[in-house]
Amino acid sequence: MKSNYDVIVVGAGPAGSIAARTAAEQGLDVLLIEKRQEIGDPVRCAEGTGKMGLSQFIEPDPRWICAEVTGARIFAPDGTCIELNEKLAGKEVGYVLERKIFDRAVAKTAARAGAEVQVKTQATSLIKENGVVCGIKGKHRGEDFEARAKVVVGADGIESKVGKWAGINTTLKPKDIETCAQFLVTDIDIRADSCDFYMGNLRAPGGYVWIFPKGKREANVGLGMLGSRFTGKHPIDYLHEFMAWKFPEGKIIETVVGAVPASGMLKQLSTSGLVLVGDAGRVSDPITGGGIYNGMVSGRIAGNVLADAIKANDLSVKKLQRYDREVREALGKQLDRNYKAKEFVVKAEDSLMNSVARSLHGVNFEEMSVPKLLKEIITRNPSMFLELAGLF
Ligand SMILES: Cc1cc2nc3c(=O)[nH]c(=O)nc-3n(C[C@H](O)[C@H](O)[C@H](O)COP(=O)(O)OP(=O)(O)OC[C@H]3O[C@@H](n4cnc5c(N)ncnc54)[C@H](O)[C@@H]3O)c2cc1C
Repeated sequence: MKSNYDVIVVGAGPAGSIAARTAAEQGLDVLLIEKRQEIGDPVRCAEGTGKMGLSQFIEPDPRWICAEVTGARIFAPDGTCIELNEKLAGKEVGYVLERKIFDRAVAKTAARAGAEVQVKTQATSLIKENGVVCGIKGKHRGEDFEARAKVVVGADGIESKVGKWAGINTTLKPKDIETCAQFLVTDIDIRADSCDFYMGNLRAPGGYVWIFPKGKREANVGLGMLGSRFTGKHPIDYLHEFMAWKFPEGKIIETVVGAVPASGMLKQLSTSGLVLVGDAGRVSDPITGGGIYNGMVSGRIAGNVLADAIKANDLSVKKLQRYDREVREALGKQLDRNYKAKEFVVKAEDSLMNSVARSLHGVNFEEMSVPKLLKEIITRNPSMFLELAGLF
């Protein structure tokens, strides 16, 4: 490992790898570090993502695609089902990935573009001079090291410390943290082309249960709950109850625990010598919890902005703030709307969810889209106009 780079990216998740790749593709000297010894493992994800979005970043590869899904089913507490089915519109919507392989494949594209990738390498603090971030200190395979860079990219996920070290307020309120538990369950009867969601305050207060197929008889079965709805009973307790009800015969072969930011993006994503991408910048979707695609979008913007700034030899705060503006332009509207939608859903009683679901039962949704769903809810439930109209 050298002691000087143009860019050091901390964290080799999808956001960090795309930031590193984009910067390296533009001729920058990039170091991508990952504290774990294997990129992508352990997985903390239900692994669902949209096809169209993903293909902007990487050629689909059967080695990391477990299932192709054509739609979703949302079950209200009383069992009423809303179906969203894009196959009707002639498209196939999404993938359920094998992230252990996917994350590694994305990191390989960064390496192929010329980035140096180092695993078992953890940033432990930042080097700052006159308030400007100019490198990192850390441990590389147990040994202390220091490396300098013109810009550091914090891509260190929900547990991000890099932003805090640089003086950015990254604190998440309990109401904006979705705490999750998930089992990989095998030998169960599922619909292998659908992502299913179960709502209800008895099942998952302030959240939902998901079933994402990973094969014909295998699925990620998980549950997320907002910190503000914590009752003393943990997500894993609710998940065991769901399993006993839905899949008493299921065999659990893996357990995942983790959290997703449900706050919407940070007000500040950059400072002198540093930008934050992916979950570190809280760009995951507050209502779906999806962070793979948004993380890669922010990583690509970061790579491009840093390449321009470094080539122009202008690393002023103003220059880096172009990153904040572009991420906000790309994702801000959707994140703001879905944050408001989350705040609404979190407070919804089971009786309201049931009546909304009944009002939508039988509607032919030909697109899996949150705005379409919200608009249809308003059309069919005019009494909710005032609460929901503000979301658009
Ligand atoms: C249970 C669960 C289910 C989810 N389901 C979905 C889903 O179905 N679809 C979806 O799109 N999103 C989902 N998400 C969210 C998704 O996993 C994240 O949004 C996504 O992984 C964020 O990517 P990232 O690159 O920002 O961060 P991460 O993927 O978290 O990567 C950050 C990396 O940084 C490394 N790191 C941390 N600190 C350091 C350090 N100091 N030095 C070096 N390396 C460091 C970590 O080891 C990690 O590899 C889910 C999350 C959870 C918890």
